[in-house]
Amino acid sequence: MSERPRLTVLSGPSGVGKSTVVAHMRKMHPEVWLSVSATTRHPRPGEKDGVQYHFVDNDQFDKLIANGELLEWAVFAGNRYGTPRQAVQDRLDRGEPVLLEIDLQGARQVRESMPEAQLVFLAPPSWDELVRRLTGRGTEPQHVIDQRLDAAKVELAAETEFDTTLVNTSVEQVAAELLALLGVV
Ligand SMILES: Nc1ncnc2c1ncn2[C@@H]1O[C@H](COP(=O)(O)OP(=O)(O)OP(=O)(O)O)[C@@H](O)[C@H]1O
Ligand SMILES: Nc1nc2c(ncn2[C@@H]2O[C@H](COP(=O)(O)O)[C@@H](O)[C@H]2O)c(=O)[nH]1
Repeated sequence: MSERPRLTVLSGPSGVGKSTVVAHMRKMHPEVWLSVSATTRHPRPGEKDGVQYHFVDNDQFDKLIANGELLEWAVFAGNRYGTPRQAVQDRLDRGEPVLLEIDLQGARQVRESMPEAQLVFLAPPSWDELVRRLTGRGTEPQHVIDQRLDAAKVELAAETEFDTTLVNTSVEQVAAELLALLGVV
């Protein structure tokens, strides 16, 4: 039996490239399973319910919390995000690896409830490059970008809480490094 941690958390500031890296990795290895979070954020153009997220309203999110259906959840830049517990538990019960792409607050909750989890921090090559990426993505208005950059300062200061840091200079390289950490290659 593999000794690798079976649950891996990928975290890092908004705009660093988490989704881009995970998408690249899953293009090469579609067998890598990523948890689909619930969120009260509105879908961006092109995002589909049940694919990038389960898009829910505040009442639905309240019920997920009240029913204990979330493994962890957090408020990030004015919206709530949470990991559905059952799908993760089903995978782990079958001995299959699980990847969560979540923020620092969620990573901390997972560390508390599942100390055996592997926590990976994705860092930008520089602060200026992070700002360029987040702004260049063009998905948020300036006041939300500012909120996300404020959160980024807190997240970057918490890097040492993670087991491993990967610097996202090259998507291909960091995807390969993450695959290795997941035990896929
Ligand atoms: N290595 C890279 N070099 C240059 N640009 C990159 C790199 N990785 C990602 N990007 C770009 O940075 C922007 C932000 O990437 P992405 O949306 O994947 O970030 P994220 O960390 O998932 O953000 P969020 O936490 O807000 O969801 C995108 O426009 C993406 O194309
Ligand atoms: N604690 C959690 N954080 C999550 C979850 N799903 C996503 N996220 C993080 O939220 C921010 C913003 O995401 P965006 O899609 O609006 O740009 C980012 O850091 C995500 O990693 C979750 O289930 N729990």
